[in-house]
Amino acid sequence: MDTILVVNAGSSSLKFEVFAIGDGPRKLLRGQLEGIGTAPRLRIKGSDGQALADQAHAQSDVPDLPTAMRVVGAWLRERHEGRLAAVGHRVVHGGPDYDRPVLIDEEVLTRLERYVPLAPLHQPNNLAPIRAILDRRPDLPQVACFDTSFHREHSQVASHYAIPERFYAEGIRRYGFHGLSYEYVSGKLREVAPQVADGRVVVAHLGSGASMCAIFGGKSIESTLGFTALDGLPMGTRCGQIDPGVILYLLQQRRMTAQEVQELLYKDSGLKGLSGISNDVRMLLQSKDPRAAFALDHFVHRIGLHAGSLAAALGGLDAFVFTAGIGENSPPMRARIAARLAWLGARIDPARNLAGELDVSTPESKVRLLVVPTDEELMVARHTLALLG
Ligand SMILES: Nc1ncnc2c1ncn2[C@@H]1O[C@H](COP(=O)(O)OP(=O)(O)O)[C@@H](O)[C@H]1O
Ligand SMILES: CC(=O)OP(=O)(O)O
Ligand SMILES: [Mg+2]
Repeated sequence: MDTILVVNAGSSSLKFEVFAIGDGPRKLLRGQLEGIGTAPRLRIKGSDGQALADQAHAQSDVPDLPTAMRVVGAWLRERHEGRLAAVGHRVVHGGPDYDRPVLIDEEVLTRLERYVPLAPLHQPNNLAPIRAILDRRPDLPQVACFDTSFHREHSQVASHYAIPERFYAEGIRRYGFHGLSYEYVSGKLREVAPQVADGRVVVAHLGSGASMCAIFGGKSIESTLGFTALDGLPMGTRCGQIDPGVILYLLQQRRMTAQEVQELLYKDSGLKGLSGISNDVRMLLQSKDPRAAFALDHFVHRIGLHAGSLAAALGGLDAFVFTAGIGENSPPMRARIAARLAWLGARIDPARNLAGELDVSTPESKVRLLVVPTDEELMVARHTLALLG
């Protein structure tokens, strides 16, 4: 049996899935090595959810991503029977160069390294496993699938910042991210909600990173994220949209270094920064601390504002789709967000919402409110297969 490995390397975890390939990818197992450098733990489950591995490792045994890759590789070689035919990677930034998945070689990898400053939380971790595999198995085809590609058909108007044109030519543009997720959800809508799939749709990808995308006719026309994955909605630890004057003030008046500002905006802001408690919405929902409630109020407020601007870009709204960790799993957050869409005619059905049904809106609702679990890994597997023919 030939298989492909999909790698989605995050800031502190390495997620991976193995697919059998025949007529289309079929999921065989999914795993996660989390707590890299702190409390490493490898958990792997089979396609029907049965546990295949649950191993804790010493902190010093898995200090970084290349080592994590070796631990996962060793497990797969020992326990997994398939013949690995290729590896597909989620890579967050494809810059101006890549509007579709690409087969990786030294030259491609060197280009992708140039975008590390544009996605400091993600890109180095996305590229580390590629480098590790390229060094050990240069014969094994590797494919990079980008978060930015799905948004590359945005109009010129949408992808420009109002700064002199020479900066656009240099690559300072609004790219947008979470594209693999939006591409998957947009495709899934054709299957599960064909009546809205070609209409005016906003998809809200609400996870550790959070963004929203305006989709029309199955194509992305606007996104809340821009040049980097800092813009738009506040996220677990990232600030979201902020007046650039704040950054100038921090640099010039507070004399913070660029590195300190980067740490502040990427790692100590968002829900974590506002609440002072946690970046995890589950913790904030449980907390009695008013700062937790305040952080969630702010999050919901900003989602409402951005939903309004995306609805304006679409000229109305036929469906609003919840996805990713928060969107898929939190009925109270869905209810609060839906309330902000009431002016557009959206009405949520409390019982359907609690049950997490596909359509959580009432029959009278003018906007379909849908819950569609995303699958970035399956999207990477499909692209990898398509590219390798
Ligand atoms: N039941 C839940 N209720 C509220 N939030 C949840 C729930 N389950 C997960 N989450 C949120 O989802 C986030 C993770 O989302 P996910 O899409 O898995 O992110 P990522 O893949 O980017 O790490 C967590 O930080 C947590 O806040
Ligand atoms: C681009 C981005 O924010 O990704 P994630 O949600 O995985 O952090
Ligand atoms: Mg994610």
